[in-house]
Amino acid sequence: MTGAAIEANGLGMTYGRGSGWALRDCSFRLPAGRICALVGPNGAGKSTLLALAAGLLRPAEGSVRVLGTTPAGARPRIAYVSQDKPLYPQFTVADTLWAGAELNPATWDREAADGIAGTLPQDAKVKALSGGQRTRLALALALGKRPELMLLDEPMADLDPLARHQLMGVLMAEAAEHSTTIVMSSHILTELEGACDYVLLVDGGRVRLGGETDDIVAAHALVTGQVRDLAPHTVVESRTTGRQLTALVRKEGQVDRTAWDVTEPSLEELLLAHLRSPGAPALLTPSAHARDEVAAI
Ligand SMILES: Nc1ncnc2c1ncn2[C@@H]1O[C@H](COP(=O)(O)OP(=O)(O)OP(=O)(O)O)[C@@H](O)[C@H]1O
Repeated sequence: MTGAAIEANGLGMTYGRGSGWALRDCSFRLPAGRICALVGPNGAGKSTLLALAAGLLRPAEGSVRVLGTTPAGARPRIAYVSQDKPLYPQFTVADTLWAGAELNPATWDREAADGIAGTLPQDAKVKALSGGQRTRLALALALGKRPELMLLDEPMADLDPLARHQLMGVLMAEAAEHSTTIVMSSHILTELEGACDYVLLVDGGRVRLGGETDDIVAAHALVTGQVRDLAPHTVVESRTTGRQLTALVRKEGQVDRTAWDVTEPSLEELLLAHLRSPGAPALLTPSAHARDEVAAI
């Protein structure tokens, strides 16, 4: 079993009295070296989870370990890019990259940073950059640090499609070459397909799906046939048109192909079905179980 990039046990977080749980009873393990999609509806707790892993928030209950230590202890080995991408507005692009090099003298990789920020006007002040350009600069700082773990909160949200495609390619190459673990929250499900080999679906402050993308997809099937009982399979979502039933099921053994047309869902179809069906039971593959939980099974 490879080391864990993130391991959460009973993790809970609230922003203050009366504000409810932003994250609750959240347990999972993310093995190192994965490119993980962190998905879930607005307010699900994705940013909270990333900020807890980055050590910017303290858990109200439970614990989170990062790269085998506390989030604070792991900070030099983590790069975190928050949704609002805080940068010094008075700095120029060149100043910002210089500061990145000064703050990370042991690990700074200028080539990696320039690979992302090289196209930006170097003398332009941060406050004069567009949202997408600021994103590019924040990602250049994160990558230039050569972290072992990148925590990226909706990093591509304000990038144009071409820039998204290019930066996703750079991140994938980085992860492959340096075994960097990347956790990326996103609402653009189509973009995650093919890019991420691990998925965490958070909803209502809890992890509902966690594990290798291929295994999660393979555990499900899209079935179509005459209306009848689908037992022993678990129906995540179903739709009936006349006598025809279409359902996304979590398989319990093989689906009877003499009774049903069976196809494999896309990751997007699967995630959407789970998002529309908050009552569907959670699924974590063996590698996504927190160690305390494994010991408890
Ligand atoms: N600073 C804060 N103060 C009070 N409540 C907060 C704060 N930040 C987040 N919350 C609450 O915590 C919950 C989880 O929010 P969080 O930002 O983690 O969700 P998210 O999944 O990142 O959402 P989105 O997709 O909209 O970015 C929400 O109910 C939100 O209202």
